[in-house]
Amino acid sequence: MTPALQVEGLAYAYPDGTQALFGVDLRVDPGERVAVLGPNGAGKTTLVMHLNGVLQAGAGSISVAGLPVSKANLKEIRRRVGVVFQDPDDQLFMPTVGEDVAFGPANFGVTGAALESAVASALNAVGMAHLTDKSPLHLSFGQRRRVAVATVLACDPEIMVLDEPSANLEPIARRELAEVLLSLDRTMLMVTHDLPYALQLCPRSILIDGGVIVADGPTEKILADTDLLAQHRLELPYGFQIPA
Ligand SMILES: Nc1ncnc2c1ncn2[C@@H]1O[C@H](COP(=O)(O)OP(=O)(O)OP(=O)(O)O)[C@@H](O)[C@H]1O
Repeated sequence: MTPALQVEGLAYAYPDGTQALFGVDLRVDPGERVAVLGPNGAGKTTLVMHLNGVLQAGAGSISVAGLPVSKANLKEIRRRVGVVFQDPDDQLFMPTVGEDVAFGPANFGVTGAALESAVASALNAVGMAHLTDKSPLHLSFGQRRRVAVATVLACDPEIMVLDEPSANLEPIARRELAEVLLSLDRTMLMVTHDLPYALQLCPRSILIDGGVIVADGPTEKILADTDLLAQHRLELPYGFQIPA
């Protein structure tokens, strides 16, 4: 089976010389949901910024559904890898929700009835179809985050990358977004500091620290390893127990 994502020997230093990744190997199969865990400054964002070509690998290679991430393939890679940014306001800039969700697929050449149907099904998937004609400026933060998810879904990407999807959500909005994400049949990479969210949504986790993957396995196993968590400055919320 062609992996949804294959990263081999990825190393990267920022222009100021900060070496952020030191040889990352990662294979993600189609349909897997993988949490990307790690303390502040571990290299999580640097890794995911390589997946849609925002950063270009210093060494090593990345391919998405068999297509190498390279300058020549950038447009197709950006269709294949949809990133939901932490701040929905980085993603929403059109007068209405419907136009925001249409923007991506229209940019990739989808028109007419196919475009309408892509917009409607993405907004339905996140439970926001009733707000199609509303301005994103008039939505709550949680609603804007859902619309941001829809803007990515409408492009039908091979992989969805979510950066801190549960950040700044009230408990109910956090749970509702989890239900939305669980209902999507999609390869997902989720960067998060919310360890219970990782457990709920992602059967597999990778733990990054110091620019390398220090653990890769079932999320429940990683989160049950209190020594491993402590070594890498991760901590479950007070009183949280891994369900048996
Ligand atoms: N633009 C930049 N220029 C120089 N160094 C950078 C830049 N962005 C990040 N870094 C450095 O690269 C390393 C990895 O940072 P990165 O943002 O990938 O970590 P992270 O795991 O996403 O952290 P956080 O959980 O705090 O978001 C850190 O040492 C950071 O200081």
